[in-house]
Amino acid sequence: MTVELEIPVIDLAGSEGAEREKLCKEIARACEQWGFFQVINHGVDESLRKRVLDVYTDFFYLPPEEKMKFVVPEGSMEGWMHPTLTEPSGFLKNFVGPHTPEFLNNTWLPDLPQHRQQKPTSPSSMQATIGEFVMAAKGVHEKLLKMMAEGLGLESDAFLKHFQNPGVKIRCNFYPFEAKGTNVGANLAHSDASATTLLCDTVSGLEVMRDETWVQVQSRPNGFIVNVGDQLEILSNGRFKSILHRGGRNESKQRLSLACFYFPSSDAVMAPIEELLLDGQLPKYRKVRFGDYFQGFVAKGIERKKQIENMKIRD
Ligand SMILES: O=C(O)CCC(=O)C(=O)O
Ligand SMILES: [Fe+2]
Repeated sequence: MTVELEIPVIDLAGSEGAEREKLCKEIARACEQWGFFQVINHGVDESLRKRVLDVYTDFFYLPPEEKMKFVVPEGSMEGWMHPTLTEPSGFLKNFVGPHTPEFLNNTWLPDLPQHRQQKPTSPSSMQATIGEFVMAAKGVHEKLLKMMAEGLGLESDAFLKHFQNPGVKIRCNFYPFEAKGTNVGANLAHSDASATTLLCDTVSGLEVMRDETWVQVQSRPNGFIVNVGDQLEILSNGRFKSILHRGGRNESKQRLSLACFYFPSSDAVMAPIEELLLDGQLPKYRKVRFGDYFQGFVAKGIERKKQIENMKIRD
């Protein structure tokens, strides 16, 4: 059964003024109760958002042979993936099945030489536009991480100090509209390996799990849907929840959803932060180097919560 309930909507317009404390508490409560919320007035220019969605749309409209130049190599998650045209090998079967959307996944920060070949060069403004968006979105992720800590009564940098040299990835999911098709696209239910994720949704199609029920998210125009990823569940010792969610096509329109993930660096060690263990609470998750976590996440496939469940040492 799927129900329509609204995930909390938080207006960041007053976040640098007198309302900040109240907003921080609302954000922390949303992270504890839902693992999801939406932000409006987040400061990212509407025109930049439109430009970035436009370059991705243009990319997906390129002929397959053009997109094939940026195809995901075996053993990697970087690049273009299509459920049938890119003929997934054994490794990639974890990620792509007959109902998976076509998607483009790239790491934009850090900019490593081994990832450059999968970064699209067409349309020609693509990389510059995405670069601009990545810096703006990074600012929103970092602002929210500060507000989340303040909302728990902690120092502003209690979470953020664990993100020296953070990473930013974008996965853009394209669900074409085909009037006759059923199952043109659906993402498997999964939790994100990130610390936080910002989702730009063009038309609704995301569902989140709440009390064993799928809840449809009505995306706000120009808003970002924000969710807690596995790294923040670990850092917060389970107070913030990295929730199962799945995306699907829209019944009547083409849908493009752009997920922007904020990550620790590969060498960062993730573990429940000391500030949340001061009152004698025991850590619920083992320490893990993020690079190792991510490797396990990729190997297991983005299905359900397999990787974070492996890190759990007690409830
Ligand atoms: O919006 C969607 O279709 C799902 C996006 C998502 O959860 C992801 O890319 O991680
Ligand atoms: Fe996701």
